[in-house]
Amino acid sequence: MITDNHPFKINEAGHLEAGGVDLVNLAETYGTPLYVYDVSIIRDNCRQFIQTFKELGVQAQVAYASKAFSAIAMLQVVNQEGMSLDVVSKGELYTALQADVPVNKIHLHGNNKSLEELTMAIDHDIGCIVVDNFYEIDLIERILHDKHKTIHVLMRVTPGIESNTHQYIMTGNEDSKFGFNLSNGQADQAFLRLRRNSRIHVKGLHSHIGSQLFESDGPLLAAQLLFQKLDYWHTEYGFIPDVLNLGGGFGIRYTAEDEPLSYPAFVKELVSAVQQHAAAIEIPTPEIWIEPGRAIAGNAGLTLYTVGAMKTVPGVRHYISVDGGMTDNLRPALYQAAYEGVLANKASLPNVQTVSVAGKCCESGDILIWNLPLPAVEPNDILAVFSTGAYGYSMANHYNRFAKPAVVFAENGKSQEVVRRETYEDVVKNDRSYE
Ligand SMILES: Cc1ncc(COP(=O)(O)O)c(C=O)c1O
Ligand SMILES: N[C@@H](CCCC[NH3+])C(=O)O
Repeated sequence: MITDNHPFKINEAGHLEAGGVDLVNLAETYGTPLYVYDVSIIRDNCRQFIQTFKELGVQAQVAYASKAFSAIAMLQVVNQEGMSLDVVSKGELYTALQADVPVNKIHLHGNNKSLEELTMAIDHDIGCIVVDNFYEIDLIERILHDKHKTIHVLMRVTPGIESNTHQYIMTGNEDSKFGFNLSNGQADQAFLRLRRNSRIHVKGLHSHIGSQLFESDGPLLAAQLLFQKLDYWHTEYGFIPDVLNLGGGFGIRYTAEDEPLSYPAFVKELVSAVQQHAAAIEIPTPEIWIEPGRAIAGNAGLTLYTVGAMKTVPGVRHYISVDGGMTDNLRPALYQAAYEGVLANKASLPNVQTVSVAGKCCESGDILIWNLPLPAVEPNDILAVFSTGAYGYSMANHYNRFAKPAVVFAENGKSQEVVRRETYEDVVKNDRSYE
């Protein structure tokens, strides 16, 4: 039963709906496991960010961090909503080009960009490269020289902040694989080197301190440290940044215990801090860029599973097993991430039992949800797990040779498959027999 402010509705049949489409029907039509997105929620998430910047009258770019869920249809939707795009690999850049995202709105990230990736980005004149390390500067300089080209860059810096999130999704701490360290001289060295090259335009700084943040204190502290450095570079070298990119990381609600700051409130705090810091060091307010991934895709998506085997360990636990698991949602196994779910075919029935939802991989750790209250469960019920829209499909894998599920978009009462379900031919397509 849906008990609180979920964006999904229950229809007259007592079934869960997304985008005006009955999810039990979708499970029948497309099979399970199935990722379903309510496209109006994706659009609304984009608009919340973009509108807030507009209302505040500041120059901004809101780039969707496509690692959260990269697929042509998804990139088409965010592009329609006026978003820019953050990509971190040749595959994500290729997907963006296939989706006809304007190249000047694409930003390339990565802590180990290959010569091939950088060449592709430079050949396509993408909007900017977020430079991460000295090796990358060598590669960029070489490509620009050989091709007689120019490029805009942001410098990714590591401000030395321990964000309040899981250690694996923390990125701005001192001991991080990402970016130039702000306090040990690396950032200064990189800045001077990039500025010396007339083919490179340094647009400004980038910092991303972590993901699934509920408060603005981390990014605000990062902004303060970035401005200390900008103050120094302004005084010493007359540098005025065009852009300050404060990254993504805006947290979402996975369970009732999660209470993230609203996106407009988060953006307002960031903007006001940047404006104050810029005024204090007497430079114009730079364009503010952000890169939400989870906040755009996360709560718009859910996963449908069919319930199969059940097992009771007397006095301990009641397990229900579903036809997916850590292959379509790695987050519980990787980060002990918590989720909520309901039976889509019994969405209005009261909860009468507590179950733990097991995936079907050959791993004891493949448990999608511990202690989920549900109505009486039977085999063939359809379980909907909420907020799987970010880092679900994008981290899906073939463990135990599972085929990846399909993705369906639902909007205004219509549904469309936007990523087809893999077949077992797909699963073995790269295998070659050993002669
Ligand atoms: C550089 C960068 N930008 C943006 C993001 C998107 O993060 P989120 O999906 O939490 O908004 C990430 C991931 O943490 C990242 O590393
Ligand atoms: N994949 C992670 C977040 C990492 C984001 C990229 N730096 C998650 O599922 O929460």
